[in-house]
Amino acid sequence: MVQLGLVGLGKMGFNMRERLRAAGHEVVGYDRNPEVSDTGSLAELVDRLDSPRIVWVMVPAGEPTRQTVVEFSELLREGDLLIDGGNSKFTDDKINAELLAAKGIGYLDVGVSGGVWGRENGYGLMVGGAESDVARAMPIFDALRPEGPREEGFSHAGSVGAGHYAKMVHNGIEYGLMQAYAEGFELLEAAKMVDNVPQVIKGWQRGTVVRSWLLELLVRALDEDPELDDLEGYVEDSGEGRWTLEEAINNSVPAPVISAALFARFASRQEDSAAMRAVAALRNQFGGHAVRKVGE
Ligand SMILES: O=C(O)[C@H](O)[C@@H](O)[C@H](O)[C@H](O)COP(=O)(O)O
Repeated sequence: MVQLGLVGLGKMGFNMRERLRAAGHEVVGYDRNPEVSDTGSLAELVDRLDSPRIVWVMVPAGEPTRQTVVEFSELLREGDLLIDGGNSKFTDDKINAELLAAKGIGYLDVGVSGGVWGRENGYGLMVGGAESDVARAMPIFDALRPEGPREEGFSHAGSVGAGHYAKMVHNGIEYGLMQAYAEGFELLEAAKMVDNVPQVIKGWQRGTVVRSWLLELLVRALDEDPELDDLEGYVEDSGEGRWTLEEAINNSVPAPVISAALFARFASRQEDSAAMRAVAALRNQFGGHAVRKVGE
């Protein structure tokens, strides 16, 4: 049994606390929302943990995570270990690790995949940091990861930053896979060559080359709403796809699929596009091709 402080009890952290507790570990949670929090503050959380402590930060990436790490750098003591399990950019990890190392506090960065299903199915984990810190946190990783061989749901990817780097690439792949399924869905819908689009997609789940968990989730979504017409085609992104492409450029790696998937999300947010107005204007200028005027 291991004792863990867990900060951030949102969709991910809350479920992780449940899974860890179900595995017999002691979890002291902190969240700004007092309804789900076990403690009133980060300081109280630190007080409630036995030394040397392990704290897991599961708050939104960027400023909220950076702030939490800075606060912990004042509250934790030499020999403690901080784990960032959020979707932080890998470049933040070096900054966090150095701040904490100056006080003798260890640091691990962990990419956590599995979303709201992780509580039941386990979370895929990608870890960056020192071997000794990884070994220390292994009972936590073992409780969080899916059942089965460890190496199939867990990797110690390398030194600090490698865990979040692996998660970033994982998410870039996620963008591309989702976009490919989505384009196939649209073509099936538009062409009207198959009688029942959701049934055809459901029938891909076993035996086919494109079967996958994302496909199962698409089937689930189509069971709920066969034409997906309860939704607007508006898609946010939280950064991982952009960072993947930045890295593709830095390493001169062609990544046409992931770029197209990211740009498709940008296009989804436009009601009208200046670029397409310019294309229409140019066709009209050079070829006299018909344009549609606003209001006509
Ligand atoms: O592996 C996962 O469980 C998901 O990738 C998860 O981490 C999250 O849903 C994405 O970060 C969403 O990313 P976007 O907002 O960029 O689509």
